[in-house]
Amino acid sequence: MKAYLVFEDGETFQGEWIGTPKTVSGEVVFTTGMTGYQEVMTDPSYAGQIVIFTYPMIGNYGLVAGESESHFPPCTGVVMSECYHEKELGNWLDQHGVPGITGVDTRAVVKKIRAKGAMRGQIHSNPIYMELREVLPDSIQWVQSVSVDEPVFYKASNPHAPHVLLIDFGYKASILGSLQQLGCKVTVVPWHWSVEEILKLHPDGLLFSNGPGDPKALIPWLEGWKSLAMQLPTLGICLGHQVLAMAFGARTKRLPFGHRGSNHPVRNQQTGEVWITSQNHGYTVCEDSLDPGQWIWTHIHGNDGSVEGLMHQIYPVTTVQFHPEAHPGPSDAAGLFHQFVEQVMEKKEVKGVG
Ligand SMILES: NC(=O)CC[C@H](N)C(=O)O
Repeated sequence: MKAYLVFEDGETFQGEWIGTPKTVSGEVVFTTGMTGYQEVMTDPSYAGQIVIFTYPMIGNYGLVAGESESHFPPCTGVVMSECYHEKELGNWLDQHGVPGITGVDTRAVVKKIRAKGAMRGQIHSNPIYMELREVLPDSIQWVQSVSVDEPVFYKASNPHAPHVLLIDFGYKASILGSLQQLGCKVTVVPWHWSVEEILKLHPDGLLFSNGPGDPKALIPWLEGWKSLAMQLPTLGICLGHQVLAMAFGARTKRLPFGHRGSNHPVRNQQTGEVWITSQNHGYTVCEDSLDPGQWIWTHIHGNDGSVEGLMHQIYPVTTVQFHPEAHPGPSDAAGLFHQFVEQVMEKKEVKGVG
């Protein structure tokens, strides 16, 4: 059955339906990883987006138990050149109501996005862009749709384990897993929790997660997050990086077509070391908005020179635009979790003495 990827400028690309044959709209983005389609499709940061895979064959190693980053595929739709094991992937997408298209000339689509910048599109059964009557969800609604509603507690076997609060804008399971592997007790809390609600749980450290949408939508909450980051060791990943940077005075802007893939080079500006990192973001912190009295600009993107990591001058706050938890992608940056947990342990010991 024919399906179309229709851009808001009217250009269309033809393919065949896969998953649930229903019309959806979203920002059309592309990811360049050669593997990791399952992790990408289940990454909550893709909520509201139609994801194009540049690797020509998707589905070739099936769906692997334990490799998903959330319980369902939160992306709005998927577009691929060829789908192998089409039944398995198609049925799974259909079970979760996610539409997709296969047999699309993905190279041509990506060339278009690279030339014209990110734009909205639809997956549709007709080659026309439909003006939708319903109001599409905004960034806050996307975050709300993938964040927990109630706190979720993950115990540790050691009763003296450090307690990390994971502020959930749509966290990837691998972030929780990275903290648990290092022996942390973790509580995942709703993104909008107040300072008082958070401090009541007596955390030793905070991790601000990745998540969908425009970080500017979260400006009303920055003051509270700043006061928390001034009190506790804090790590921010992707959206978490963006909101913490803004909380301490920086601005964010949209990238022309984003960084999404498993091989983005990032240079540590202090040591010169280069990591190959996993990335998925459309916004970035504006370099010229970084107050040198607040932030040390630690990591820079090797391709376009954009801000990839920050460390606060005074408080133990570290933030990265890339994904140290990988999944998909290399774990060059996994040491950041060790550093963070060390800071959290130090804080816990100091508290214990006091
Ligand atoms: N993975 C993320 O946290 C993405 C952050 C933000 N939604 C962006 O696209 O830039």
